Amino acid sequence: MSVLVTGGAGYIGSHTALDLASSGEKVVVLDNLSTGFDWAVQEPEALYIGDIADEALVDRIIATHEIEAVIHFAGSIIVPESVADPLKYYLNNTAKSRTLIERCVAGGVKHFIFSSTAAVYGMPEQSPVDESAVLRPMSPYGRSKLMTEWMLSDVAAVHDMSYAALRYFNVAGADPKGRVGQSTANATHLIKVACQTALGQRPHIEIFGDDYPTTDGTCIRDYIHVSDLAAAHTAALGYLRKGGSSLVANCGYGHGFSVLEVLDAVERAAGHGYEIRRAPRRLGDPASVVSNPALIKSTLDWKPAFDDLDVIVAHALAWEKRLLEPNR
Ligand SMILES: NC(=O)c1ccc[n+]([C@@H]2O[C@H](COP(=O)([O-])OP(=O)(O)OC[C@H]3O[C@@H](n4cnc5c(N)ncnc54)[C@H](O)[C@@H]3O)[C@@H](O)[C@H]2O)c1
Ligand SMILES: O=c1ccn([C@@H]2O[C@H](COP(=O)(O)OP(=O)(O)O[C@H]3O[C@H](CO)[C@@H](O)[C@H](O)[C@H]3O)[C@@H](O)[C@H]2O)c(=O)[nH]1
Repeated sequence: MSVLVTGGAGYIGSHTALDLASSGEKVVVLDNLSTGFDWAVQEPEALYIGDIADEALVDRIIATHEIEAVIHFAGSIIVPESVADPLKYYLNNTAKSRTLIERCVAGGVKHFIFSSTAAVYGMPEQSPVDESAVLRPMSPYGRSKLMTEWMLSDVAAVHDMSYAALRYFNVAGADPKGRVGQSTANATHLIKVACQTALGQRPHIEIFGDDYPTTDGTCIRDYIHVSDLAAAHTAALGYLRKGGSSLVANCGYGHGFSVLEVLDAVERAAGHGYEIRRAPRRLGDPASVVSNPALIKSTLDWKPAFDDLDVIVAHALAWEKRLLEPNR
């Protein structure tokens, strides 16, 4: 029996596929390479280049590889883009997830693990935020993901399929062995943009807003190392396999860093400064988003190994340097 990883050629999916393979899992990847890279799929039993909503293809994969569990990363991920083009997000994240879930039910898939997001909370009323908080997503992206959580809950109530919806906080860093990393061109994530600026690939970085009600006026986020997040998926699979009941859980460390603290960490890692500019607030940014990770820590066999901003930044910077190497 195998595990199907959708979006396994992308940033988080490729790290998870490697983690699963190192745990002895047979990994099948389905990805349309819209933002992913075939070279990032390194130890698959099979790689299918196609769409998660291609019903015939998904049926064939489930039958051919006797798929026991699906880990569903495939999706569109840029919050401002979702505001500008909501229907793209409701199609790729919600409607296509519905088709995938339907084929999984039809094919007898036992477990489903879904990439959800802290964006389902919107502007959390309490920080750290736990899973019982009010869900008030501020963007079509967050709503497109929340609807998929709801679908899974309704489906698992009546079909023989258990699920875990993992709400990621801010994912950053790269594989410590340097095999994969965040490789998207024109990425917008803070740590990646800061590393690229420190390496001279961008002339400067802008701080989007320094008048937030936080300690230094810049936004606070809970940055989780992508390899720890990958391990959380392997742990969630083990938990569901052992008969654990369906789970919705935050994936973060439980402490936040401001934009200025992150930029300082990148300066420390690079060993030199770079140009930082102050800019107006970015539309839709909550001031502070920090997880309460108590549930995932008490439910899964998961112990973070890289809960250190300097380590996250060092790995992110090392990956950016690798991307600059010739033959990449
Ligand atoms: N990166 C973050 O900080 C973050 C935070 C919260 C949640 N997430 C979620 O995690 C998941 C993975 O994000 P990522 O950062 O690795 O993004 P990514 O863009 O690197 O990976 C997404 C992958 O899915 C593939 N894909 C997209 N639509 C597809 C489709 N219809 N059919 C087949 N393949 C398709 C892409 O080619 C890509 O390889 C996403 O669902 C995202 O919403 C990411
Ligand atoms: O050049 C930049 C980039 C970002 N920021 C700020 O840095 C913080 C983090 O921004 P970013 O790295 O873009 O992440 P978020 O907007 O917090 O969203 C990420 O984290 C969410 C979960 O918390 C996920 O749902 C999203 O997919 C993912 O993009 C925010 O305050 C931004 O305003 C800057 O000041 N300058």
